[in-house]
Amino acid sequence: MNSMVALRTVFMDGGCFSKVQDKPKALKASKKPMRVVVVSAQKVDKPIKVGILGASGYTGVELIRFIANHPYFDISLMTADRKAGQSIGSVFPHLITHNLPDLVAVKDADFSSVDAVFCCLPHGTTQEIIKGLPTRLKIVDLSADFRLRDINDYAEWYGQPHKATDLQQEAVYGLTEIFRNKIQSARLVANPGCYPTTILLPLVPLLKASLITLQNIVIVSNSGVSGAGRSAKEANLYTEVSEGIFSYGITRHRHVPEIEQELSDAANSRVTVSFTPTLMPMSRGMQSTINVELAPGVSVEDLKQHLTKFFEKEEFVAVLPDGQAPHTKYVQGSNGCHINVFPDRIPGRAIIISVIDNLVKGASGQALQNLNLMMGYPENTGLSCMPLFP
Ligand SMILES: NC(=O)C1=CN([C@@H]2O[C@H](COP(=O)(O)OP(=O)(O)OC[C@H]3O[C@@H](n4cnc5c(N)ncnc54)[C@H](OP(=O)(O)O)[C@@H]3O)[C@@H](O)[C@H]2O)C=CC1
Ligand SMILES: CC(=O)N[C@@H](CCC(=O)OP(=O)(O)O)C(=O)O
Repeated sequence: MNSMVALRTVFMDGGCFSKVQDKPKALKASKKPMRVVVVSAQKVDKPIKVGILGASGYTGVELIRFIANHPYFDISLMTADRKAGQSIGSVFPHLITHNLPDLVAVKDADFSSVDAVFCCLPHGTTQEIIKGLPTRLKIVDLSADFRLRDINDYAEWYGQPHKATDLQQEAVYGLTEIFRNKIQSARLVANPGCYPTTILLPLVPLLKASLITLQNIVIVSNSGVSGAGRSAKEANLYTEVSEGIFSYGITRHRHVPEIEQELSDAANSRVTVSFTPTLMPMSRGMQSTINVELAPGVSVEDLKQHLTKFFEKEEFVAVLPDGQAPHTKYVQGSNGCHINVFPDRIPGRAIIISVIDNLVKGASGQALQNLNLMMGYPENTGLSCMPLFP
């Protein structure tokens, strides 16, 4: 095996399986649609150097987990704020035996040998930090800072004017299955929020095909507590979130403009949604129940068939068999999104249910999928691990 590319892959092409030992070039050369499943990997001799800004948080540590098994990327820089100066093993004891750089403050970070960064910082802080980074870096930002194109929307929903409006205009929205062509050539990708990911994956294809109406989209979403990040907050104490559920941000959650922006683009017309997020007493996982009105002459079966066809070649998105309810347990720890469509008892309406792991497809997994594309690698590299079950 070529030592520069010590990776074994299994190609699934037209139902045949064959072992291949020469990748990205082989992949790029092929015109046929194929799924590639990485079955084992070791680092190439000169991996791409990746920095994780905010490595001491939940999305940061999830990136560490995936990049550890990534053949082409290596972590050379990790930052933190309060935890700057600490080793990764002291911040995350489960990583104590892993050889990783110590955490440094962003102001002390040396980007000279870094090729790409994941930015896992709180929104607001992020735009100022990204503004100061070398322009040669490829960046995937996991925060909300570059997702809204309209600067007025940003100011309205985030309560402050944007401080890097040029970058806001440059950023490509990173919903991979929909925008992979644009992502491939982007320098700055705005990774979608976790709630929007569950909602947009099923609704964008349906609106593009005019199979549902633009009005009367009612969404109730449920999130695991890790969606709120690792920093201590009274509202996220065990005593507050265990053995009970509550909704928050009702009619005013900051993901509303992000969801409406992308749905309106897909429909080529203004779409408004009713969106109610709810916090569930679980660590990870996200489920959205989306109630839609069928366009005239369209059946629930039409929605199901369209989504099945749309996602049939996707490794990470599955439309489930009829009647099977998507379950957060079946995507936990993986980059998967499971979707299903059900007839509502109200004639002319359908219920779509979609689940992801908020930390993976809703954040770090999708971010890695995007950086793979930006660097010219198969987008599933390092991401084909099975979900954790039970
Ligand atoms: N959690 C989730 O499911 C999802 C999160 N996101 C978004 O991704 C981003 C990261 O989220 P998450 O990992 O959950 O957040 P965490 O709160 O778990 O981690 C935040 C990280 O940013 C660092 N940090 C905080 N403030 C500053 C600052 N002023 N300057 C530099 N570094 C700072 C923290 O360092 P220290 O630990 O030292 O304080 C920590 O490393 C957020 O914008 C979030 O909204 C997006 C999708 C899903
Ligand atoms: C449970 C919880 O608190 N979730 C977060 C959303 C997490 C997320 O996706 O936030 P970003 O838009 O910043 O990426 C919230 O409701 O604000």
